[in-house]
Amino acid sequence: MRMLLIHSDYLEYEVRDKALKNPEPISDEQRRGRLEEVLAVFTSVEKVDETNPDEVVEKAVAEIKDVASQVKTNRVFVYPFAHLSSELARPDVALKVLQKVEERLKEEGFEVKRAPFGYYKAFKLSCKGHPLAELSRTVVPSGEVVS
Ligand SMILES: NCC(=O)N[C@H]1[C@@H](O)[C@H](n2cnc3c(N)ncnc32)O[C@@H]1CO
Repeated sequence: MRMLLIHSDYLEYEVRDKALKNPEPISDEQRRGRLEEVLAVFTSVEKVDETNPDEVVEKAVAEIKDVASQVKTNRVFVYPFAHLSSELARPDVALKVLQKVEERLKEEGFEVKRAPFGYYKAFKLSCKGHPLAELSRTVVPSGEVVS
């Protein structure tokens, strides 16, 4: 899993067209979303993650918690983003991984939104620009190598 973490004044999105034949079913309310003072986590779930999705969820949550504590925010925006890797996991696996990351972050006490999966989306982002505002992290199941 590859993550681009952007500490932001805000992130907002609006769903546009389907990007998959069967995108995640969403309510009208989920067609738009916005969070302020947020750690935006743009995430590509990778083929290698399919060998142990549960483990890669825990590793990703640990990394997000670490960065969130460094930038002093309790809000996280999980954003599916298929552009950080050339070896993507199947959509059904990727969606489950991202849903689990959202669930685990909430269990850890974070305020979390997750952008809808399988759509093209317009988005606006205001990066704060401090030294820790733009970070990337890669996590893989144990025993796997980062390509
Ligand atoms: N910017 C728009 C977009 O990325 N749309 C992506 C994601 O929402 C989602 N998606 C599919 N596979 C994956 C994956 N392995 N990891 C993350 N998201 C995925 O499906 C869309 C088409 O690839």
